[in-house]
Order: sequence, then structure tokens, then C-alpha cells
Amino acid sequence: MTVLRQILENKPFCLSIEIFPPKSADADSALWENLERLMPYGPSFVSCTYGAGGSTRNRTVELCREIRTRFNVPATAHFTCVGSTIPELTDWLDVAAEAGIQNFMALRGDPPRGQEGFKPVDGGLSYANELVGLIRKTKPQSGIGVAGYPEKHPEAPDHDVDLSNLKRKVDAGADAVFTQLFFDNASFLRFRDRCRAAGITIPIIPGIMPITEFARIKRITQMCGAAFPEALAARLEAVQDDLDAQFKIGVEFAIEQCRELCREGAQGIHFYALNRSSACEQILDALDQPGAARKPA
Ligand SMILES: NC(=O)C1=CN([C@@H]2O[C@H](COP(=O)(O)OP(=O)(O)OC[C@H]3O[C@@H](n4cnc5c(N)ncnc54)[C@H](O)[C@@H]3O)[C@@H](O)[C@H]2O)C=CC1
Ligand SMILES: Nc1nc(=O)c2c([nH]1)NC[C@@H]1CN(c3ccc(C(=O)N[C@@H](CCC(=O)O)C(=O)O)cc3)CN21
Repeated sequence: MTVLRQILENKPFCLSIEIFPPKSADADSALWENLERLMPYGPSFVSCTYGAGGSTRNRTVELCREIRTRFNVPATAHFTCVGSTIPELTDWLDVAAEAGIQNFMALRGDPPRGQEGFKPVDGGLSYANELVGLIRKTKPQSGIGVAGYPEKHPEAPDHDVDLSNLKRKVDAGADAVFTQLFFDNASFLRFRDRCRAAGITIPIIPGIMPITEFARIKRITQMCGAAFPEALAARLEAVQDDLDAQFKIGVEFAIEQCRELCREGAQGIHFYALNRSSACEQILDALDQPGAARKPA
């Protein structure tokens, strides 16, 4: 059984934390301090993004290695099809395996900045389901997570097409689905129902990004193509000169969102913490559902 499957089967609640490779020495030390503060909540794994076009592929491996050695927590490396031929993808998988990485988030990846739409390189892969297949073939024991889209992927014409593409990733050997960030739980619950009806039985973990700053969340939701509820935008707009107030609104919103997801039987939460801990700490402190991750007394 893959490590990711073991984690999901053995823990009542799968808490995971997503980070990205920092771009400066200061940001680097801030990352480790922030991650340290999240360790008491017992994350099941920490995942590290792969950077645009694989620009951070070596950093991703180094960070995953360090997460394991510092905290003794499984690390999941994000991995995309962007900019690499199949032999290059296979080589990277070897490097990652040598570094002890046993779990991957298999993604197609975003088009490089300035490029209109995704274009595979010659001799590369076009879709995440192909990457899942490559990992399953070359590293059969690896855990594999894939992305799911409660509001559908922006490029997909409709939900049915997007769902059949998700099914391809599952059939290629994915162990779990981690969703794109969303703010409307109803869209997640409908998505989960549709997945189950389509015969997707693997765990579906909601992806939550706590709002810490209005400007930042606007930028990131635009990049992701996620809908932002108007009422929430209006509340944040009303305090646009007050960062503390924005943070407070964001945390309150996420607490309610996560509480409801727990009540609805979510098997875990994947936090797009993106190198910051304080909002996640406050949210996790407030979650008191049975089985939910909590700081030990
Ligand atoms: N945490 C992260 O790093 C996350 C990153 N992403 C990004 O979102 C983007 C999409 O990635 P994935 O979801 O992995 O891509 P994907 O390959 O599963 O899907 C991309 C698009 O192609 C369509 N599609 C998928 N397979 C197809 C096939 N075999 N034939 C025809 N159409 C197909 C999908 O419906 C979707 O519109 C990437 O930019 C990824 O990096 C998304 C979520 C989380
Ligand atoms: N389409 C898509 N691509 C992704 O890369 C992606 C998603 N969706 N959905 C969820 C998360 C969000 N991701 C992110 C978001 C921001 C940074 C990042 O580097 N942020 C920096 C500087 C960039 C900025 O703020 O504009 C930061 O300081 O926040 C990294 C990964 C990765 N994930």
C-alpha cells in the first residue's frame, strides 16, 4: 500500500499543509518558523509546490528532504508536466526517490507566464492523467494525489467533461483527490456527490486557503480561477485599509467553512498555508469536531 493510502486509512483526519519554495534567505527562515508552529497539530504530511515550469524542481526536492529530517513528517512533492520531456520527468522521479520522497501531487501545471494556454513540450506530457500513469509505472509504491475542481477547471467546457478527466487520473492510479481552493462549501459537496456517482471512491480532501490579506487572496483566486463570494468581498472591501481586520474576517470565515466541512464528513483538510502559519493555527484551535486535528493539551 502507498504511504498516502496508509495515511488516509489509518488516521481519522488527514491534515495537510501546502508550502512553496521561498525566494530569499529571510523568507526561508520564516518558512521554517511557520512550519514549526504547525507541527503540534500533527499534520499528516507537508506538500511543496514545484514552481512555474518546474523552475524550482531541485528546491522542491531539497525542501521535502528537509521537512522529513527536521520534523519527521512525510513530505509530498508537487510535480508537473510543464517544460519537461518524459526522460526528464523520469530522471526527476529518480532524484526525488533517492531523496526519500514517497508521495507526489501529480499535476499538469499552469502555462508559463505570458503563454496563452498550456502547450506540451515535444516528447512531453499533455495531461495530469499521463503523469499519474508515468509515476505509477516507474515508482509503483508512490502515493499520488491529484487536483479536483469543485467549480470545474477553468479550461473545461462543463462539469461532466471535467469529471471524466478526473476519472482518468483516478483510473491511472491516483490515491486521493485534493481540491482546488473554494469558498462555497455547497460547490464542494455537489462535487463530492458527482464524484461518488461517477464511481470515484478514493478520498476527496477539501483544499482551503485561509484569507490573510484581501489583495493577496484576490490575486491568488484569480490565478486559480476560483469564485470569490460577493458578500465576503464586500466585507473585506469595507476594511481595505486595515490588514488586521482582513485577517480576522478571513479566519472567522475559514473556521465556519471548516466546521461545516467536518460536519459533512470531510476526511481531512488540505491547507494552502503558503508558508504562513498563524491563520491555520487559529482555525485548527477552533475546530473541535471529533477526529479533527487539534493541538495536544
Ligand atoms: N496545489 C497546486 O499546486 C495546484 C495546482 N493546480 C494547477 O491547476 C492546473 C491544472 O492541473 P491539473 O488539474 O493537474 O490538470 P489536468 O490535466 O487534470 O486538467 C487540465 C485541463 O485539461 C482537461 N483534461 C485533463 N485530462 C484530459 C485528457 N486526458 N483529455 C482532454 N482533456 C483533459 C481538464 O478537464 C482540465 O480542463 C495546473 O495548472 C496545476 O498546476 C491546481 C490545483 C492545485
Ligand atoms: N492553477 C493553480 N496553480 C497553482 O499553482 C495552485 C492552484 N491553482 N491552486 C492552489 C495553489 C495556490 N498556489 C500558490 C499560490 C501562490 C504562490 C506564491 O508563490 N505566492 C507568493 C508570491 C506570488 C504572489 O503573491 O503573487 C506569495 O508571497 O504569496 C505559490 C503557490 C499553488 N496552487
